[in-house]
Amino acid sequence: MAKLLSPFLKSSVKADQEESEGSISILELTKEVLVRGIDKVPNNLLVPEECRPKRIPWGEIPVVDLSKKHSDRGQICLKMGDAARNWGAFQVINHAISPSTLRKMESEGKDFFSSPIQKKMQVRKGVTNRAYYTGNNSEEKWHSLHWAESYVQLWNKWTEMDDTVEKQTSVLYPQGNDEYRLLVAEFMEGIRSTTELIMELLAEYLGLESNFFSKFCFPNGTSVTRWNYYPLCPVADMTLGARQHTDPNFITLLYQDGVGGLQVEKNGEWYGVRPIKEALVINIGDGFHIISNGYFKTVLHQVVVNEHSHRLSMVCAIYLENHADLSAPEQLVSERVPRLYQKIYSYEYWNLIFAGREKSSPMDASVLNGLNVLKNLRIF
Ligand SMILES: O=C(O)CCC(=O)C(=O)O
Ligand SMILES: [Fe+2]
Repeated sequence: MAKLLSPFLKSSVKADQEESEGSISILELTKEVLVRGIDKVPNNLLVPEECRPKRIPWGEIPVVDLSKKHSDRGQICLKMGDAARNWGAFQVINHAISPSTLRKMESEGKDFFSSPIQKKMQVRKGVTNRAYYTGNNSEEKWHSLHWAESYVQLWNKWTEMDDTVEKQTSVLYPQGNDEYRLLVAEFMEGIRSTTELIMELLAEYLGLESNFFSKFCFPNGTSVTRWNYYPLCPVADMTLGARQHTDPNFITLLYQDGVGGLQVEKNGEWYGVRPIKEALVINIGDGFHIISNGYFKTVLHQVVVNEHSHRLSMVCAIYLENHADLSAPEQLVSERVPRLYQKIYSYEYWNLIFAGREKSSPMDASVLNGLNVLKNLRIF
């Protein structure tokens, strides 16, 4: 399995190697492989034997009903905190994004990914910068190729959201599209208020002031929205939609369609995250893990693809402001639980992440740059 056929694939693999712009269309590749056979799958899409996906059970990842935020705050605080502690992941229902907004965003994504490759290439990374298509999301994750395509929107501070939404949405709709602009604005407002609530509940769980985390995020933090599209895959047992990684940002909110494919690790075992209609999956990222002095687990996760259906997810990665102090507060440090990580500001942490990416090759199978940074910061 080595010879490449698709011109997009050829140019993009070369471009990837040169660390320059360029994209492949995994959807085009899928079509090609279906017609011409699996020996057309390039080697760099195949994962080493030990990383290949296995059949695993759905995990009983806790589901938190946010409609109880007033009536039963103590109980949902406990459930969420325990989940963040034991799993580093949970699902939330009755959050602030309406089912119709989710459905419309999902269908915008599906329309985009099913559009002709020429349209995608017009907005590929490098041609446009703040909102762009990548034919595999290796640029985002800085590791080997995935069986995935992505469309990414980078957001400035929350105070500048209206302005950025306007600019970003014009990438796909240069003539303007008020409906789409309002849809994205509504989606991001739902993300904002759900994130704020989760941060408050998790602060309360740790006995901190409610706004302990959220004050570092609102209004001066930033975020990235990524639609991930995982075309059905004729070699699903030999590749991955996203290889094992933790999210280096603070927290991630993820909507998935009904197909399933996200897997999370707990105590050395992998579990599938069962799709729940209209729920959001919440992943604790490395930043939250550091500031919580390890109380909250950063969740190792991966995405498996399947032979039968395409899958879509929408991911919103939340970042704290640059000058946020990531050092765990004294309340979380004691003789019994010493400080786990060096004191560090958010911008210093990101400098370490970027320096690690500079050193590693984008084709490197290791996706654990974030975990390496954690390891180096660890003092206990
Ligand atoms: O698509 C998914 O389920 C997860 C994607 C993911 O982990 C990511 O984009 O960081
Ligand atoms: Fe992730």
